[in-house]
Amino acid sequence: MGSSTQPKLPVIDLFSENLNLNSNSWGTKCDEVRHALEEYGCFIAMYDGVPCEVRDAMFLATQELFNLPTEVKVLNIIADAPYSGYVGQQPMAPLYESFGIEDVTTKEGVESFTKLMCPSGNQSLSESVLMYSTAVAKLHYIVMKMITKSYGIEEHYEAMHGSTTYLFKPTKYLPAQGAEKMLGITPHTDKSFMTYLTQDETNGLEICTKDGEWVEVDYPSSSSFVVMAGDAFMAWTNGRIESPNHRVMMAGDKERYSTGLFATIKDHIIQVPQQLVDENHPLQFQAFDHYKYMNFSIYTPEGMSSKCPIKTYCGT
Ligand SMILES: O=C(O)CCC(=O)C(=O)O
Ligand SMILES: [Fe+2]
Repeated sequence: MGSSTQPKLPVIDLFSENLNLNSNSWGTKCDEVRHALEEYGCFIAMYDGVPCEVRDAMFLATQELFNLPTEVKVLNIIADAPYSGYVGQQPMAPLYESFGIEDVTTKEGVESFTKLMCPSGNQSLSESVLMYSTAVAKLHYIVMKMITKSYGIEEHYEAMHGSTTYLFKPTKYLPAQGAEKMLGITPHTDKSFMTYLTQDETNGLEICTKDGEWVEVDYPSSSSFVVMAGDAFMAWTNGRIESPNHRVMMAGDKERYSTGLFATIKDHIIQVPQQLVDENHPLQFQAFDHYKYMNFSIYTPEGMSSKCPIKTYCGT
């Protein structure tokens, strides 16, 4: 639980009954989303688009994946897709383990992963991951509609939305085992366009504010998601929304399961909309290809050692 003296992330109600595009309050809500992102680079969305059964089935099916033998888990290697594949415990992050599953809002994408992990089939895994990802991708569309409305750049987004692909990353963290607090995942910004995080039961995610303070994320309910800007989104918004530094700290004797859905932009050059460039906001980023950026930041020595790889890659 986060302590009450700590700053808290904004919580925004995106329940379907309260989202009426024709209501007077719609514009205010869109501004609320934008301001939360401008201040923290993320917020907690309350969203009822993922039925409880789908969420529970997804967590159950993905948790079973971690029990597979290592020689099976490492089969999840997909060439040329940044972040896809299996990552086992490493010296830098001994508690951490994850699968990256590409193209997860399509039946083909999910089934090709399932076939690798469970050659005799696993319908529950395929169905629950597909249903979960499709529902969270709808949340992404809502969030993008709101931000682009608030900035008055709706027309710039539609083409990009058609080029969005989704990577799903179930993650397991081992317990800290008596140690006071242990790093689950090292501080980083996401290289995605946008990320949607949720967790099973155990807390651990922390977000760094602009003042350098770490905020412990306390998910208010199982219908809540952390909506987080990635580096590509930071560049697209001309730096008005910054991708926040975040990490996972493990404490206590419980393991932790979380999942991230990473929206990425494929085969589409990302360009800052001209409405976001003016005297007070000179152009900060050149047009870029998101996949090339991810490969730069993850696989090249220059990208890996840069404090802000998106600026190194395409900053003006
Ligand atoms: O486990 C979490 O809550 C966060 C994971 C994360 O930051 C990532 O996978 O990029
Ligand atoms: Fe992250």
